[in-house]
Amino acid sequence: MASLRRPIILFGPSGVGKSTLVKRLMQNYKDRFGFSVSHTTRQPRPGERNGVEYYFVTKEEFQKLVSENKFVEWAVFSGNMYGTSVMAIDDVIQHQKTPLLDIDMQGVMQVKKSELNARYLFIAPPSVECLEQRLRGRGTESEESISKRLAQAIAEIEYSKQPGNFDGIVVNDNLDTAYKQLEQFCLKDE
Ligand SMILES: Nc1ncnc2c1ncn2[C@@H]1O[C@H](COP(=O)(O)OP(=O)(O)OP(=O)(O)O)[C@@H](O)[C@H]1O
Repeated sequence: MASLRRPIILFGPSGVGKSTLVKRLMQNYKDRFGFSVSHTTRQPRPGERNGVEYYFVTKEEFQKLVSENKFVEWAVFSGNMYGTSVMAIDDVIQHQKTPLLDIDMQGVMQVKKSELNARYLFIAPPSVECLEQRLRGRGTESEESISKRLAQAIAEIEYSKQPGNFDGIVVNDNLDTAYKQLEQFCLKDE
């Protein structure tokens, strides 16, 4: 996959604010960045549209894509499958934009082994307690799902403490400050 523009990978615990931040960046830089739309087997949340936030597919469709080697990375998270297709990244590159990916830690590990020459930005919560509040506040998760996401969050925060696992880190405490830091990272060194 040849690209002059290095894809940017945002990762961090569920509920930390990745979608909120990416949405703002995409609004402000429509022509510069393109969101790589992932596939998922989870149900759409209210307002989510197929092909915009995600490609919503069945388990069978997802497994077919896996067997055809169509994903750069994929993972099972909270009982659902998520994946980044080669097609989704190529689609952004063909529009002369820098691909932005929002993936989880398992995905990051797989992409690091792939030929994708990406830059990695870790989005961290101010604290695990704050993350829990945001997940609850979003009102999209069951108690079971919140517990799973928090357990995973602790593993992701540990991963982020190991040197060399990311190129930049943004603590999403104040949203405006975090956004500015995200913008700075994304605009430099393309
Ligand atoms: N800096 C912030 N301060 C307070 N609330 C925030 C901040 N950033 C995001 N939020 C809120 O936290 C909740 C989680 O944010 P968001 O859905 O963007 O997280 P996410 O990291 O994309 O999660 P997932 O990985 O599960 O999709 C949302 O309700 C959002 O409005």
